[in-house]
Amino acid sequence: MAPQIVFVTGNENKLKEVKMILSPSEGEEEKFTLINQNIDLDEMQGADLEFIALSKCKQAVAELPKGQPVFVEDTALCFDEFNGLPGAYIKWFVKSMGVDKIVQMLAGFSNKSAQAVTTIAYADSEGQFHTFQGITRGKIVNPRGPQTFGWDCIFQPDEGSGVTYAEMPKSEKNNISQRGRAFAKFKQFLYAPK
Ligand SMILES: O=c1[nH]c(=O)c2ncn([C@@H]3O[C@H](COP(=O)(O)OP(=O)(O)OP(=O)(O)O)[C@@H](O)[C@H]3O)c2[nH]1
Ligand SMILES: [Mg+2]
Repeated sequence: MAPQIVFVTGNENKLKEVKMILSPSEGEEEKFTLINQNIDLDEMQGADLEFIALSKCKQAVAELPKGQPVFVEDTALCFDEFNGLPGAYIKWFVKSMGVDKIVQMLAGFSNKSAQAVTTIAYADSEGQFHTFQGITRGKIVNPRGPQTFGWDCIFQPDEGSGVTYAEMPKSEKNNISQRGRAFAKFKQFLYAPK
């Protein structure tokens, strides 16, 4: 039987995308089974995204049976004009002020460039930690498309046809998104002959 890997997240949208990205391609044998656990993990403060993801992962390891492979991911939205902020704090900005006010934060500045960054931290069955990161550059725009996932409706990636993440079909988003890129690296690692 394929070994089980636990993904710790409480974010349904994230989980949906990750399941889609990590599912085996046509003709590919399933190397592992993904199971979700919703454990509430504290997020450390700071600008070091690998440190934040690793500390989430270490907490997850402590909550699970010894030797259980587990990963977490943390996603940041970094404005160039603000030297990388809100970064990992974007979660609290989305929760407390909403996307319209996030767009307005940049109203006084011509530079709307931003990057979305997903950092995965994985603990293998031997307790070794590994990190994988994906980055997508784009700009912050007025909301367009369904407002169902975080800041998808205000992030327009530079690649693509001038639409926001929210306006794209999921498969198109996963092809160019920070999450798609981070998980492509992770998948390659998991599928590499050991
Ligand atoms: O429009 C979006 N497109 C994305 O692709 C995306 N990925 C994450 N987010 C949002 O960014 C914040 C940081 O999230 P985050 O990494 O700290 O996760 P979280 O706390 O929601 O879940 P988790 O820590 O339980 O996994 C949260 O508000 C998420 O909703 C996204 N919004
Ligand atoms: Mg976070």
